[in-house]
Amino acid sequence: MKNPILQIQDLSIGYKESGNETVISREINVDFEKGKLIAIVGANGVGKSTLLRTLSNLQPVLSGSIKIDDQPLDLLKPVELAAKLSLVLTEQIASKNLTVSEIVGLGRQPYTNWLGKLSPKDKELIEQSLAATHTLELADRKCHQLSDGQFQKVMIARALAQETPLIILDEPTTHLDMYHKAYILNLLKNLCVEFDKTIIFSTHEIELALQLSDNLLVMQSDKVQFGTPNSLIETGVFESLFPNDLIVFDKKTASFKVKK
Ligand SMILES: Nc1ncnc2c1ncn2[C@@H]1O[C@H](COP(=O)(O)OP(=O)(O)OP(=O)(O)O)[C@@H](O)[C@H]1O
Repeated sequence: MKNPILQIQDLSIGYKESGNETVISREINVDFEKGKLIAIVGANGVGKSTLLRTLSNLQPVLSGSIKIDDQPLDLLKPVELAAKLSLVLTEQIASKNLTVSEIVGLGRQPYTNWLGKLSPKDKELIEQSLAATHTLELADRKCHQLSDGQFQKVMIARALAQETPLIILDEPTTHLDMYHKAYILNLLKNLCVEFDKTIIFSTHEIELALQLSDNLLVMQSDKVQFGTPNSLIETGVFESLFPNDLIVFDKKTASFKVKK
């Protein structure tokens, strides 16, 4: 691959508690290219969040290695990591009393001094991030006054303001209606193209991910497959993703249908 931003080798992910190791997924080998939108899909509980948390260094690898921009993830200092990777988690709602521009300003934290004073350049970047996510008119609103869709755009603006080559989002379309699910994923796609970002997100919106993302990482209990939407559809992986008593995958339309 010509331009990998993230390189994952022989990765095992899971949990270690009082000496007991629970492996959730193993033998993950994949490189993520710059400027691509990458969806992580798979059934409930298969390990999508565990993988994203591991890639973000929020939990340790069980074995294997992760390199970000050619550097081992676990050797980066927090401030170095914050300049490479920004993270949007669904439960990240602690500071909802702040205004939208204050929240987006938090994205500048890795670059400001300990007083957190914003320079003119920081302010310009905040404005650019609001503009890129179509949230400029929300700038002075408190975050608790926003709809879920508006708040999600603001969290993406914060990640943009952090100016990292890599953005990771855990289920960014949860709680959104059909239009706004497509809107957010389309926005992410545009940001990849416009700003050469690599954006990795987990989702249950497989049909939208097949239409909008460049690559998918499909997680199953016994294996993980990576590829373009079309190459993965050809492998038949979506037919085996869920029990087939109720829904079936239709290759022609790249969509799931309820069995009648
Ligand atoms: N802190 C933890 N300690 C031990 N096991 C955990 C912990 N957190 C999650 N798990 C287990 O790890 C597995 C993967 O969970 P994870 O949340 O990564 O799945 P997911 O694919 O994101 O699921 P969903 O689609 O439902 O959000 C599950 O079996 C879950 O019970």
